[in-house]
Amino acid sequence: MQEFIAGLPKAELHVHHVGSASPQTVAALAARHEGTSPVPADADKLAEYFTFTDFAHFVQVYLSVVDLIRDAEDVRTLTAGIAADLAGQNVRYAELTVTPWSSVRRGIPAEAFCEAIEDVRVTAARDLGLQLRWVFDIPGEAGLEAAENTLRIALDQRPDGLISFGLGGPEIGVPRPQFKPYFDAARAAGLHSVPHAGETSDAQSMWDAIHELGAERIGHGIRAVQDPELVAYLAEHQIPLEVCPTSNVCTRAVASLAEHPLPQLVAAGVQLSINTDDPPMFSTWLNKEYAVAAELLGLDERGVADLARAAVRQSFASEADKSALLAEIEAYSHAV
Ligand SMILES: O=c1[nH]cnc2c1ncn2[C@@H]1O[C@H](CO)[C@@H](O)[C@H]1O
Repeated sequence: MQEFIAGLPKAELHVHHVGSASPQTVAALAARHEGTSPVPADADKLAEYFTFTDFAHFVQVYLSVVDLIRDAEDVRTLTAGIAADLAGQNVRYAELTVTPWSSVRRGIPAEAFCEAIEDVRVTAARDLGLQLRWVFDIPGEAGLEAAENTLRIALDQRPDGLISFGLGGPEIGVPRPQFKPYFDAARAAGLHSVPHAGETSDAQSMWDAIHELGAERIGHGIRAVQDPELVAYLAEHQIPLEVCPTSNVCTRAVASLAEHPLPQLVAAGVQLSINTDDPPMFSTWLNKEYAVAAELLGLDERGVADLARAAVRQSFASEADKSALLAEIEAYSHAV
């Protein structure tokens, strides 16, 4: 099964930019900025640093790594490393959640930031056979100022790879409805709406994401299981969830993999994709998440290939790219 998963062409729909920095990249950046950061400059010490006591602690650690990205060259190095890692998992298409405001606020000009990620997008397509697309997300803990600036960067820069508008960070104490005007403007400009909701907060946060923010897919959304009406709504209206099983255990959003609601969601007919979220921070990678999902759902190879197909269908890739990737999955499934 592991071999089958490794060779399977895949799409990833929920993976964060800075959260995908490899331990080597993080350690190198920490060494470069030694004395100004709490992040260990030794890759071997990062596993301990990336052990989270709760979601708030996770966000705090995440932001300490964000703080290490200080110029456009850092952005380029980070993004190129991520592209190589994704390609190494046989990912052919990824929607990467990027938080430009965190870096622009830190002093990187928006234009240089966008140029750096776009350069990597172009070379990844050419050299790695990997299509990258961007989700620009609001770091929710930074409030409306962050929303305003994320929207401004998205609309002013409008990099070619930008397809969606998101909302990340903590949910508790960060009600979704306040972000409605920014999502309205982003959607009016043609961006898709993909907020996080129902990761650490309750089903109401997901209703808000749907009704107020026009969510077309929801980041995480696992708390839907608390509300049968919501589960039925997601299934009926085909609003897919971007599920990240290991992440939920590492941030303590769920107590253990055994208690993960993935099987209940699938049984209820909710569409979903399997993703990593922040792979090195959770000691995971996409092939491992597929194996975790196969185990939780009792899937055979055909079932795993269906998971890969679902991610492609739920993506915002062009119809031509979707067809091409679906055909690749089909050919691979028949060949093995
Ligand atoms: O699992 C997650 N949930 C919410 N936000 C996350 C997650 N992983 C990474 N981020 C990132 O946390 C930062 C602070 O708001 C944002 O940059 C968001 O993209």
